Amino acid sequence: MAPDRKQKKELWASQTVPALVQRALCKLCSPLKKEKTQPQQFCLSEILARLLAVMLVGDSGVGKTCLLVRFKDGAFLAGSFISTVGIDFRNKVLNVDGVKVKLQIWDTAGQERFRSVTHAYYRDAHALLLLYDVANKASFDNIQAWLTEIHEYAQQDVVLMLLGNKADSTQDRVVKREDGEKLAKEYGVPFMETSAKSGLNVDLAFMAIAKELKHRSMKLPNEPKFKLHDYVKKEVRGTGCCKS
Ligand SMILES: Nc1nc2c(ncn2[C@@H]2O[C@H](COP(=O)(O)OP(=O)(O)OP(=O)(O)O)[C@@H](O)[C@H]2O)c(=O)[nH]1
Repeated sequence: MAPDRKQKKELWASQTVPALVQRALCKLCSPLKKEKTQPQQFCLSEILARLLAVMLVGDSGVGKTCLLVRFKDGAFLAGSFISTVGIDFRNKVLNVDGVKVKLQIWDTAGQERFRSVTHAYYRDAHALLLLYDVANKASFDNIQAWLTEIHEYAQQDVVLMLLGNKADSTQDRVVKREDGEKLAKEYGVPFMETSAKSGLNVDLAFMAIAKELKHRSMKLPNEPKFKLHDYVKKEVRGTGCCKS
């Protein structure tokens, strides 16, 4: 039996605000849903509800955990270096142009002995942040090997960005920003230098990823196409300043 007016009113009042908002949004974007073409395309209400997985990868010691802690808690983990064992997760909700995007960030272990663990996670990642350390040439030279691994295990349309971390290390720097830019250009991926220590470009890196995932997913009619490369180029800050 269909609920009468009073029952409908009670049902309405008993629901949480997010549930109501989600249902309204679902109605709005149901025509979009019908036109699903890509695996990563889903409707606005699903973006509000669903966790988008961002995976941090790169050699051990490049600063993956520190980057995540800086982004999540706004702090820097100085002092003794404790290597990640296997994989660790942190969630953070970002407001992307009025839409809440929930990121689940996977901090992987860079050590070789955990490689089989990280391989298992690539397939479910929506985005990858690939890090090297500007004060460690080997970590930069290994980027090519990481990219080979990414192509082997990750989804073909995964959002990928290259980050040269520890940009604050002026004295110890061995990889020039231009070299990072050149490598990124060669592989067609957006690039920026970051510093978990100073906060340089940390929020920007995650925001850029979140924006790309949101735009890819929604594909609203009449909305201009989001260009990740252009956005990064416009917003990125150099090492001369310490704004996050
Ligand atoms: N100067 C400087 N040091 C950093 C920065 N980020 C991390 N570090 C230092 O680098 C060391 C390694 O950082 P982690 O974040 O633990 O490195 P990781 O990539 O997570 O390492 P694994 O867990 O082994 O894969 C720590 O001693 C940090 O304090 C940075 O932006 N600048």
